[in-house]
Amino acid sequence: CVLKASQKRRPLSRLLEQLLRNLEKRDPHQFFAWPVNDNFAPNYSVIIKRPMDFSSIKQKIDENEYRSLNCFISDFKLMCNNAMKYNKPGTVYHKAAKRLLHSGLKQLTPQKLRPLGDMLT
Ligand SMILES: COc1ccc(OC)c(-c2cc(C(C)=O)n3cccnc23)c1
Repeated sequence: CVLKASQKRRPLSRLLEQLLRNLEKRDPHQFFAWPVNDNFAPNYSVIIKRPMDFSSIKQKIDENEYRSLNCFISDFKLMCNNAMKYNKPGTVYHKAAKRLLHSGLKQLTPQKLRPLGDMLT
């Protein structure tokens, strides 16, 4: 069937959605799936000025807020670095963030992305 204009996904959005799914798989406990709640993380909104999580990244993709892949990668790094700032080293969240950041960035190297680049043309 012919996709209506509203259903057409921009090439960048399709690429970012695919990358996001790949990154979400690396968060099995879903610690990064939703915004961190101050009720479970005392003073979180005081300490972390720019919260970020996978659901917010998804929303930004859907609203075409990312103008480039680098902006997407910056939000992914922000999300992980927030967790490493708020949670002390050795905690389950700090370790999960460090692991997610490193394994995720390995998927975002030019070598890994070049084959996907064709999706943008
Ligand atoms: C234990 O189950 C959950 C479920 C969802 C969470 O965040 C969306 C978190 C969570 C995630 C985080 C992070 C990412 O800093 N966190 C910090 C302190 C207390 N809880 C959390 C934990």
